[in-house]
Amino acid sequence: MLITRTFMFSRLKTSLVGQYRFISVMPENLVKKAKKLCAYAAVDSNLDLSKHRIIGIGSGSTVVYVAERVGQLPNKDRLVCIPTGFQSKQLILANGLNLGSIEEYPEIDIDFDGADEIDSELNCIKGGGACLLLEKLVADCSKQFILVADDRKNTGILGKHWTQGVPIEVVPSAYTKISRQLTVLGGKPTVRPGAPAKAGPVITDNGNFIIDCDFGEIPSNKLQALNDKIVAMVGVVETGLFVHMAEKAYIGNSDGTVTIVGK
Ligand SMILES: O=C[C@H](O)[C@H](O)[C@H](O)COP(=O)(O)O
Repeated sequence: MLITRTFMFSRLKTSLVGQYRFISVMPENLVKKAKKLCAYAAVDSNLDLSKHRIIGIGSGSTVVYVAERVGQLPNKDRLVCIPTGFQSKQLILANGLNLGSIEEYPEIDIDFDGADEIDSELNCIKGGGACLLLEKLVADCSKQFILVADDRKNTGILGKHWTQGVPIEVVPSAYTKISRQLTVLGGKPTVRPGAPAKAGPVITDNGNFIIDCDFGEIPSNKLQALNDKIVAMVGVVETGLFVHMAEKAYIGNSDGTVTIVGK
């Protein structure tokens, strides 16, 4: 049973040890403000330096503010941050945080990451930025997995807002075979193009392709079976369906409040 609570988080702590700073919510950039608000609230409410040392830093435009907030902590030197890809690694370094690797630290205390869409059971689609493989690995290695997202993504059912399809990372030579299998499964697969930055497909941090497969709206109770069928296809590396992995989501609303959904 998930509990949903909404708070006015516009007065946020400047650090975990006290002091408050007003964060204004300007009408011209509500989405950006919502991302910052939920990311700061998630870090302030969940990161506990007395028990958390190894933390996962996800990918995307919302996690930028997670890394920024963690970088403001006075005791940030105690932390080791595990990245979920190239952009994440750059965020960790740019905010003066200690960089570790999943190979060195396969047990992570807490992981913060963005999402492309979140359903009513905290399942989510990830991989809009093609980082889903390491994101799922880091989340799987974490004791706590916390989502941060603006309210456009909190729709209750996957495939409603995120209509480009479920991102699926595949070995390049398998994309034709897998596309055919996905069609048989009822999906509409498209190999993600790299245009305009690159001719041909997007290449992930792991040297693979991404197939975005539109299955329409996917009810929560169908997700696990769908994920299992896709993962069973030879050549599939991982899917962007994160089923029953997150324990909480911090949703930044355009009115300056943050909704917390959690178990
Ligand atoms: O591959 C990218 C990740 O899954 C991102 O966390 C996801 O796309 C959300 O990104 P953003 O916060 O930019 O919407």
